[in-house]
Amino acid sequence: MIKVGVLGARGRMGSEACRAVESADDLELVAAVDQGDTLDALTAAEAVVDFTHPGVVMDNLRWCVEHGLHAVVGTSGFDPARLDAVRSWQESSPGGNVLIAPNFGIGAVLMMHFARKAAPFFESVEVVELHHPNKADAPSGTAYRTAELIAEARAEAGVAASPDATTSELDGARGTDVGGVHVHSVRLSGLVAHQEVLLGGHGEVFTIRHDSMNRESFMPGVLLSLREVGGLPSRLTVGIESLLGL
Ligand SMILES: NC(=O)C1=CN([C@@H]2O[C@H](COP(=O)(O)OP(=O)(O)OC[C@H]3O[C@@H](n4cnc5c(N)ncnc54)[C@H](OP(=O)(O)O)[C@@H]3O)[C@@H](O)[C@H]2O)C=CC1
Ligand SMILES: O=C(O)C1=N[C@H](C(=O)O)C[C@H](O)C1
Repeated sequence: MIKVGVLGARGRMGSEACRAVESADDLELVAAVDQGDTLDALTAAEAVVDFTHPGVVMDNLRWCVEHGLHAVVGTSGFDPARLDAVRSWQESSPGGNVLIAPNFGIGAVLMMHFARKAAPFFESVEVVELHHPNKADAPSGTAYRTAELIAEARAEAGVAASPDATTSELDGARGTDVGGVHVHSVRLSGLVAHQEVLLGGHGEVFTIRHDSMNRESFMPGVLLSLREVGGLPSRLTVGIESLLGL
């Protein structure tokens, strides 16, 4: 049995994760921690999953690293500077792997994988993410990571910037720029989590779309991550692609 702690346990994702862990035969929920609770209860856990808020996740993660716990992080908001901070904490603390997963949905991971593969073959690429209106941050962590992967693939292949002759625009009309990739964020009642990657070439458009219809859809990826985090070959892993054999 792997002893699991959940951070953000009363939230939309944290409560779903508590239910999923409790239903798994090989996992035991030993701590369910939310805003206002002390983190000390997490010392009973071997692996902790965080679904809190981009503004607090770094403090939680530092605490987990310093206490030698394996951490699976679903919370969004990770940029290269944050990853460097995690590495530096790990250098001065023994044990404890960290797995940062921008998205636990199997289809979402495949979307990112296919977007990376397709990116060098098309002149233009943009990302549109669409979420429920209670989401704290924009763009989504998934869109940010997708844009990073696309930018990396295009840089490796020596592809030029996407053509864009805009010379006059209202602020925000072209979305935000992540590594040269435009990312657009929609917030709409009725939605859960959705993303389109639009790739445009000569007389053709290739669209990769993923839809999370409910939060249960993330749970197979969460449970897999909790099972595997302790045995990962690197102390810091971003994305669950390698856990799926991609
Ligand atoms: N990787 C993935 O596949 C997914 C990632 N996410 C990400 O997970 C995060 C949470 O999303 P969601 O569940 O919708 O958000 P919610 O707001 O529903 O849940 C967050 C919970 O964390 C609590 N919280 C806030 N600060 C702390 C703290 N310091 N310690 C412990 N608990 C705290 C909140 O309490 P209070 O409300 O009182 O502030 C709340 O109960 C977001 O970053 C989201 O983008 C979401 C879905 C999938
Ligand atoms: O807040 C959400 O809901 C989600 N957050 C993650 C993100 O920011 O990418 C994952 C998924 O999109 C749902």
